[in-house]
Amino acid sequence: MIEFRHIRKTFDDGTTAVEDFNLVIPSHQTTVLVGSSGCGKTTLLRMINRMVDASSGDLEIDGENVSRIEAVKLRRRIGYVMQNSGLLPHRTVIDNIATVPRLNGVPKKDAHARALELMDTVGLDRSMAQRYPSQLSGGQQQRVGVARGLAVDPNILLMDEPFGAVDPIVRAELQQELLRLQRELGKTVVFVTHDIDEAFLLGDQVVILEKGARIAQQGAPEQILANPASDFVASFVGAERGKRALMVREVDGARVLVDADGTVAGRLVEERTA
Ligand SMILES: Nc1ncnc2c1ncn2[C@@H]1O[C@H](COP(=O)(O)OP(=O)(O)OP(=O)(O)O)[C@@H](O)[C@H]1O
Repeated sequence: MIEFRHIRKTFDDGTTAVEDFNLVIPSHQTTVLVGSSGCGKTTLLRMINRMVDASSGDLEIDGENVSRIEAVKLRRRIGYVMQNSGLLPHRTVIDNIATVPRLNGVPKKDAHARALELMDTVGLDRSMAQRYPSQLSGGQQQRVGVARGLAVDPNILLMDEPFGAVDPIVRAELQQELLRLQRELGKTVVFVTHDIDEAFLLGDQVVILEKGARIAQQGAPEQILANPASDFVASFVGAERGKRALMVREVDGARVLVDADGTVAGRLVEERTA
C-alpha cells in the first residue's frame, strides 16, 4: 500500500504543483491518476520513487516513510515506465531490459536469461534481443520499456503516459496487454494519463485531478460514472454526452441503448451470473 498524507510540492521557482494531497493506493491493483496537462500527475508519480521529493507531508510505502529510504535504492526496486520508453539508444534490447538488474549486481548471464523471459512476458519476439531501439516500432519500444520496468520484479510499477506516443490501434493493443499482464502479475500499478477512456479501461481505482493535484473525485470507474461529484467531473468523464450517456429505447419489445449522438450502442440484457 502506498499512502500520501498531506503531501505538498513547491518547486524552487515557486510553482506549487501539489497543494495538499491525500491518497491511499491499494496493493495489487491499478490506480490511475488522470487529469489535464499540468495538474501535477507526473510530480505525484515521481514522488513515489523519489525522483521528486515532497516539500512537506508524509509518503509511505507499506508503512515505511520513503524519505528514510535512499533514493537510488528505492528507484532500483520500483519499476518505472515512461512515455517514449526512455530506452538507452546505444544499447541493445536485451541490455536495456537488463540495465537495472546489472546495476543491482545480478551476473550478466542471469540478467540476460531473465530479460529473454521478460520479452516473452510482454509479447516481444526473442529474435529482437540484439536490435537497437531505433530498429523497433514505437509499440515494440514501449514493450521493451514495460519489460525493463518489470526487470527487478518490483512490487510497484509506475507508468507515466506509457502509451501516449503510439497510434490508436497499437495503443489499444498495449492496453489489452497490460490488462492481461496485470491479471497474471498483480502488481501495484500507478498509471498516469490524461485520457479518461484509458483511465476507465485500466483503473481499479481512478483518481481525477484538478490543478494543484486537487482530487476532484476518486473511486471505481462505475462509481464515478454513476455519481459524478461535481459538474467538472461530469464534464471531464463525459457523463452526459457522446458514448457514455446512454438512453434506453424500446424496439419490438426489446430494450436497446442509444448514445447521446443517436448511435445504437447495444442491447440491454440481464446480467449473467457465473
Ligand atoms: N522541475 C520543475 N520546476 C518547476 N515547476 C515544475 C517542475 N516540474 C513540474 N513543474 C510544474 O508543476 C506543475 C505540475 O507538473 P506535472 O508535470 O506534474 O503535471 P502533469 O499533470 O504530469 O502534466 P502533463 O500531463 O503535461 O505531463 C506544472 O505547472 C509544471 O509546470
